[in-house]
Amino acid sequence: MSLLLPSPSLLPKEETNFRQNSLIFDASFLQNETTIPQQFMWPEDEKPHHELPPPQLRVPPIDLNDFLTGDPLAVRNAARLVDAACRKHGFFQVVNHGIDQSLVNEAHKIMDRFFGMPLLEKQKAQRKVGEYCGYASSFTNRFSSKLPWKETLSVRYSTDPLCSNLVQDYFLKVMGDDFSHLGRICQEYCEAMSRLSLRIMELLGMSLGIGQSYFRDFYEENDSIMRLNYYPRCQKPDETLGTGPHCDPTSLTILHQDNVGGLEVFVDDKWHSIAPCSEAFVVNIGDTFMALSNGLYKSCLHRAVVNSHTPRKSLAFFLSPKMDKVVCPPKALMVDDENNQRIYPDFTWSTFLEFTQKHYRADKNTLEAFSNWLNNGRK
Ligand SMILES: C=C1C[C@]23C[C@@]1(O)CC[C@H]2[C@]1(C)CCC[C@@](C)(C(=O)O)[C@H]1[C@@H]3C(=O)O
Ligand SMILES: O=C(O)CCC(=O)C(=O)O
Ligand SMILES: [Fe+2]
Repeated sequence: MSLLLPSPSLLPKEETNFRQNSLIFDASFLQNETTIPQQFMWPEDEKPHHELPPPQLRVPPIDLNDFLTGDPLAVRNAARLVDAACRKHGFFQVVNHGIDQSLVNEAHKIMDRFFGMPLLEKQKAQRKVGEYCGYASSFTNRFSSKLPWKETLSVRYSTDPLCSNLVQDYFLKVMGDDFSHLGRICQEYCEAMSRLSLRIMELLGMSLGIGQSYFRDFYEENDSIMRLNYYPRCQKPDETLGTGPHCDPTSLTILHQDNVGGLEVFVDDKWHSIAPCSEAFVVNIGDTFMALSNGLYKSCLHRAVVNSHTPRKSLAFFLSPKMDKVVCPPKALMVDDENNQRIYPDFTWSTFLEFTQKHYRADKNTLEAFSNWLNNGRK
């Protein structure tokens, strides 16, 4: 029985790895084969072969409760830790964040339920080519090589009052009434993450020395993405990747990983793991915030590896500004000792999102490629 069915290409072929043939990825079948299809095998220099387990990246745990008490010493300390981490690699963790642990647990439960369903059921929410919401099994309909060993379910969240139940309505529309619980949990989770992002934005404003409200106000209205990542067991974990090396094109990512482990970050020329911690969220700076901070805070290369024994789940909230808001650093961050340097051109999230969905597969160079594309008249 073959699960790899060719179908005609719909996407432009600017990138060789954009879709030429469509495959069907059903992990419940594939993970019991002795090998994996070659489309999942990554090139030698990107394969995750570790002779030894990678060293752990020590990401500072920031106590948000301490920060919120407003105690000057606690605020200064949190801002200092965040500043050092963001100038170097852009990764830190938040603890005592005020998010109800039972909401996080519920979100993990609905992931188990959703990804445990038969492929045909999940495909009711099938993500369409060129769109960023819905279910994608390994992006088989989007790319033709370096396929990630994962399934994802993504949904748009917006603070626009006209979209007050966007997340829940999406699931009701595509999956039907049986999924109203899943929809409600995802809606609540996004609302909680949007609030948490604004608190983190206050912290980033302080650490960059431009005051507590600047970035909070910038992202108060946001158009973000929630993504559920499910990484099935893989019989050849050294040949493939769950999520390939990339920097997030979005502004800020808040990630909750289960206790399996698999998130890795490229720092000081080597891959480091970030150990799971159920009470913490891993936070990282994305390309859009890197541009907004005029390159001061880094959006760092990361990936997710898979393993042969335990499926893994992670829950990502990708904060993004309103679609048409111009991303331009505040004046205070453009003044350099010698001159006023701008590193990236002005852009909107809507253009950047389109770039990653239609023209460029997000990787380590997305922001640079996007800047060149803009500077060259979008060619
Ligand atoms: C805007 C986005 C594109 C990706 C999802 C996201 O919401 C933020 C990160 C991007 C991604 C995860 C980076 C790695 C490659 C990618 C194709 C993936 O493996 O999921 C990216 C997402 C995408 O759908 O293009
Ligand atoms: O699953 C993970 O740990 C990371 C996923 C990721 O980097 C992403 O979805 O952008
Ligand atoms: Fe990422």
